[in-house]
Amino acid sequence: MTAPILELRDVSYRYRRGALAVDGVSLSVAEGQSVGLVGESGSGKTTLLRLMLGLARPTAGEVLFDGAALRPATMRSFRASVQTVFQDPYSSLDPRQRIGAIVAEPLRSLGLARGAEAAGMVVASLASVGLPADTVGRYPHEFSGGQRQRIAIARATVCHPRLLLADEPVSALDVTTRIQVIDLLIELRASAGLAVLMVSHDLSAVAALCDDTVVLQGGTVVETGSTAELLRSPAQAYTRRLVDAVPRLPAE
Ligand SMILES: Nc1ncnc2c1ncn2[C@@H]1O[C@H](COP(=O)(O)OP(=O)(O)OP(=O)(O)O)[C@@H](O)[C@H]1O
Repeated sequence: MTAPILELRDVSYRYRRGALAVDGVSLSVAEGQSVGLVGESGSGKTTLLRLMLGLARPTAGEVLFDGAALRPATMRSFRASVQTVFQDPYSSLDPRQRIGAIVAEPLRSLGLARGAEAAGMVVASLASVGLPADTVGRYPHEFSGGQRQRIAIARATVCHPRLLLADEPVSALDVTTRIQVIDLLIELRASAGLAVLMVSHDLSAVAALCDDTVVLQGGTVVETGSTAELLRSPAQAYTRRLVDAVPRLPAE
């Protein structure tokens, strides 16, 4: 087993006037690994992702990047290594910017490439998500939901990160487009060796993409293991309910 890129060790988080939203969670994502994070609404998935991104500080426990706590000095390397894709491709792309500028943003803000080099990387990243080079001169409103999510993925992967954190990346898309975007993530995993942590309430998307799954309930991990095994014989009644809530899972 390779060393984790990102690791939560016994992490808890309490909102200012609330109960514990995350309670003693440990999980890790290693190089090339794909992990699904599932659980019903309110189980703590978004909070956990915010903790993993350093957007919230744990009330207890530690978040480790390459084995060390995140510090201002390691933030740049963290951002170059860990990128995100969010649920809503409509709101995550700035409508006033051309696609070329949107996709180049991580290169610019991290100071990784400029000018012709950056332009070449943008075109290559768009090609890797199946979009032509002339996409760079167009605006987000000219694209469908699935294409916008491809653009968001191109932006997230332009700097060749090691880990993609995806928060419900296909929930806002129709079923056919969902499959295409999941297939794209599968391809990127295979071609770029990208590790993925995907938050989803859609277990069929998790089954297609993620080798391992972590099940959250009320802020705690109630079950974890290989996705295939977990779907075949869920140990917890809660997991079984999540599995049963999926209309059709791929036949095994
Ligand atoms: N800003 C906040 N202030 C107080 N409590 C919050 C806040 N945000 C979330 N919570 C609470 O923390 C718990 C976990 O919420 P979280 O949004 O992480 O769950 P989730 O699994 O992502 O849900 P969903 O699938 O609906 O997005 C819930 O009980 C929620 O009510």
